[in-house]
Amino acid sequence: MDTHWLAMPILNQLNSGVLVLTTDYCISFYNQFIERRLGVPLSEVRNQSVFNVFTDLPEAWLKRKLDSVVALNAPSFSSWEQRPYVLKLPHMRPVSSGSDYMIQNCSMLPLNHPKTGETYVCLLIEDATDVSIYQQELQRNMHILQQANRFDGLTKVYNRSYWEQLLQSEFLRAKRYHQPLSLILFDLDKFKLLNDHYGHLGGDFVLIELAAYIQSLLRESDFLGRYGGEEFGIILPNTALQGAAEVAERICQRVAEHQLLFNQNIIRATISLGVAELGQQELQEPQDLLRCADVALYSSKRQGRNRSTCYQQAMPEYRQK
Ligand SMILES: Nc1nc2c(ncn2[C@@H]2O[C@H](COP(=O)(O)OP(=O)(O)OP(=O)(O)O)[C@@H](O)[C@H]2O)c(=O)[nH]1
Repeated sequence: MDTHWLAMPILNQLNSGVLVLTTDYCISFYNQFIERRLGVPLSEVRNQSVFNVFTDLPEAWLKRKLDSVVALNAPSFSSWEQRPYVLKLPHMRPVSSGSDYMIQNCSMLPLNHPKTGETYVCLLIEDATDVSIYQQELQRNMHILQQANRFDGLTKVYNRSYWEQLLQSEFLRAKRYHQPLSLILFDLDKFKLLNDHYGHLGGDFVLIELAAYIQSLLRESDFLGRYGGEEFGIILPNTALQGAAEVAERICQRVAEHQLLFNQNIIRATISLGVAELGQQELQEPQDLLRCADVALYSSKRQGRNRSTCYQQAMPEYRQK
């Protein structure tokens, strides 16, 4: 059967663009997919340089690609992730795709005329606008999920499980490279009274405000996490005990001076802190460091609260929460 007659109706029905160029980059053919979007009949531009017809083509890049397709007589591919579009064509989406133009995958195929032996290059343009929209949506949702997975819903600092993962990896890193690592645990003082006095909303407000305030006092390399209800932890990588003790003391003082305004009431909260450092003992596990900081925090509470204390071996052992 003679199949030549099939080609043109199928080419014009295709939901992809077909553009055929000569080896000196002149337009030999494009199908209706391109014609409709470009708004220029093929007859008007046939034999014109593709660079005169499609504005903003990446000329040097495209010439290099086309030349190599011809020289190697082998196809080439450009995905939308590498280059969002080759031909500047409008997309036909009512919703925004994040781009004003159709996002495209582009395959470049060498064609050899069976009779004349002349070489052409066919650019197959596949509309990837939908795919790129879904991908952006997916990435946005992944980001939201990741945030939800890592951050405490109330205070927006790291949640316990993610903070503990950070502690585990910082602990291993510090041990491996013989670097210092310190930990501060702190707990709001008499928070039950504060809750009773201002209500749970007042208590939540204090937690949110203080977490943000303390975060602002830290280096970007330190990790603040909510360890429990009104208990928080700070991982201080590359920080020896003396430095961590200074940080803890500064936080303690600044929090005590900090005024919070809730429903026209000025609230002053205080915190108690415990500081421990990896090198203080031969600690084997992150849990050992947590235990030492907790013992020190308990000592701050017993000494009257609103203070920071560094762990010492002689301190009374673990408190049960
Ligand atoms: N508003 C609010 N309160 C919380 C939250 N999580 C824990 N709490 C409260 O924090 C209080 C902690 O009380 P306690 O463990 O007795 O400690 P405290 O009153 O702070 O006393 P000290 O720690 O000994 O200074 C409890 O009343 C909890 O209900 C929270 O997310 N929001």
